[in-house]
Amino acid sequence: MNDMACLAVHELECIRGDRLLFSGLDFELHAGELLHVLGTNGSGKTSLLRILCGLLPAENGEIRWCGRPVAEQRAAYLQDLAYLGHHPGIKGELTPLENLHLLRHLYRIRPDADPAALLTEAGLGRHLDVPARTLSAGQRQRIGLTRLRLQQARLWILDEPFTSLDVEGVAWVEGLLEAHLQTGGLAVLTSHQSLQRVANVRTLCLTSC
Ligand SMILES: Nc1ncnc2c1ncn2[C@@H]1O[C@H](COP(=O)(O)OP(=O)(O)OP(=O)(O)O)[C@@H](O)[C@H]1O
Repeated sequence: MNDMACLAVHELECIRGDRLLFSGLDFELHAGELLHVLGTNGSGKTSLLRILCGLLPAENGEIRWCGRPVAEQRAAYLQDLAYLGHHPGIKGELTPLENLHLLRHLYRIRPDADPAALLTEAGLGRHLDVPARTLSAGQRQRIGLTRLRLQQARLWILDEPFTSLDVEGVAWVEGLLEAHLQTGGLAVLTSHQSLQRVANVRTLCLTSC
């Protein structure tokens, strides 16, 4: 990996309704690094993540990916990105396995990935063939997180990924993050809890933390 910042944000500004959430926001993230976005409720963490994903326009500022403005290479950037929002992004009528198979038509998928094996590692081995809507919130979250392992995306953008997870689930996600960073991946996430088992964590506070 060279030293060039993979993700660079410059002078970013976000206004929602009549509120200025942040302005002049700058940060850089390199391969193998995680940015933990902190701040009080309503400080703009989700808004920042949605701007990074192109789901919300910024008022001002620039986002660069691998040295070039995202605006000039949006399709390539989106192929490199996996987003997990407040909802796990799965279809309740489909089984966990069907949900993952559906992704093959939407994203660039790791050719060697075995969806059934990944879901089993996520603790869902006994639930592969039931509609996802019949599973608990934590189990549905585990399906959404397993999506990250299937997608071939260097940049993970995760909004509260530990939501609904039990203690073992939190450790599992921290392991996924660590493995992702160790292979040169990057992550930007929000969470109100600290990351115990992940190295290379940088923090960004949107309020005085
Ligand atoms: N669609 C919208 N229109 C107007 N204002 C909005 C909209 N969505 C969010 N906001 C406002 O933007 C502010 C920041 O919201 P955001 O969801 O980014 O905060 P957050 O830091 O992620 O909060 P939390 O920790 O509670 O999840 C809030 O005050 C919210 O009311």
